[in-house]
Amino acid sequence: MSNKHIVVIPGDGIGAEITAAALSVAQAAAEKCGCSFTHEIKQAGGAAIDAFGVPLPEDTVEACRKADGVLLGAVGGPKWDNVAPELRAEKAILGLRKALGLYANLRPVKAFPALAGQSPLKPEIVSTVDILIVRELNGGIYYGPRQEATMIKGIEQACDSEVYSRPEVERIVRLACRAAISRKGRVMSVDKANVLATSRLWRKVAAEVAADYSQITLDNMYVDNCAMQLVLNPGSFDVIVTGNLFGDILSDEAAVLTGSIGLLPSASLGDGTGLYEPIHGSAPDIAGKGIANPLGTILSAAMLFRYSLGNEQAAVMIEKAVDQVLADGYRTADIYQQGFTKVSTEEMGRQVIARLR
Ligand SMILES: NC(=O)C1=CN([C@@H]2O[C@H](COP(=O)(O)OP(=O)(O)OC[C@H]3O[C@@H](n4cnc5c(N)ncnc54)[C@H](O)[C@@H]3O)[C@@H](O)[C@H]2O)C=CC1
Ligand SMILES: CC(C)CC(=O)C(=O)O
Ligand SMILES: [Mg+2]
Repeated sequence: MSNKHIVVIPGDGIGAEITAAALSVAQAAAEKCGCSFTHEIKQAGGAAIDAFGVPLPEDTVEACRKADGVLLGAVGGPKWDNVAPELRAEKAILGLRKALGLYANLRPVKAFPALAGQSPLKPEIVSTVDILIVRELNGGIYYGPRQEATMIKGIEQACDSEVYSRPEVERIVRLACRAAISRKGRVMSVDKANVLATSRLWRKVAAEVAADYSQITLDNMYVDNCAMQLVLNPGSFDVIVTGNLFGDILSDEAAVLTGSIGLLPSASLGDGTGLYEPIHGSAPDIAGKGIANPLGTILSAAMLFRYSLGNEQAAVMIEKAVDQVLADGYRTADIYQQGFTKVSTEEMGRQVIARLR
């Protein structure tokens, strides 16, 4: 792993705190593996609105295109909620995903053995959680034609549209099928095909794609049932493949099974630079207090090593250190219970580094 270069985008809210912790862990892991990478910090989201007047400066996009990988905190927050829709901080993340062609968002949801007792579910159910959510990230309702609220015949109306094309569905389902081969071989395609035309296309294309893979089985489930089954019987899922909106919502729900949304990482992949970010947002309610859980971002850095920097050794080293830090009883506020050691964001990063081996 020589001459690798990454862009770090702290973003807004807790972004600066969690990316600082994750970057320190990544640098320490690289050093332990006898390698290194360079990095540069770029702005996006509210921070970029404040500095440059736009949520996603071209300079940031260009730097990301040239880099081997991008580590991102999160963007957005109430400070920027009342700007014009095209200038919203969240446009930065949507724009970056589009600009980098990041059509696949991998969100692994795996139980942490040390936290089994802290989930709202029974420990014996939590221990069965090992799901890979494969969320389509470049299409669907987040990118369809939109009409902001306007008066039509005296009534205020707004409109968002969901569009999916065959190639968009094909490539994401193919990726999910390939991922399932090295897991338990089960793909659950989640849609709302009883109502939505896009879902009916999705279901048809998914069946055709899956027919190319004799090693996997494909089943379909409506998203409302899936939301329930995730809580009732999470162990029944292996790979879930779904559209942009459903994947966004289901993964926040699934995060709770493991103990906290602050724990879950993600990799956004396409044909160019990969982007790595925790699944949560900028958590303005706890920003600047030093209490955010950095483990989702630290585990995103592990995925950065795995998928973009070609360093599986560093990825596994980080993942093991995170398991160990939890086993040793260290907890940020979101997962703290009496009898454990409460630590700050920064201290959690330091404790992970101390366990890299
Ligand atoms: N990828 C991105 O940049 C995303 C940005 N957002 C933006 O973030 C802002 C806040 O959105 P919310 O709906 O409040 O979602 P959120 O995920 O930021 O927060 C939801 C709840 O989870 C908690 N939480 C989140 N991350 C945590 C962590 N690492 N440690 C401990 N607790 C954590 C928060 O304190 C809050 O109570 C909005 O502007 C939203 O648009 C939301 C999701 C993703
Ligand atoms: C701006 C949103 C689409 C970000 C989000 O909630 C996510 O990707 O999880
Ligand atoms: Mg989300």
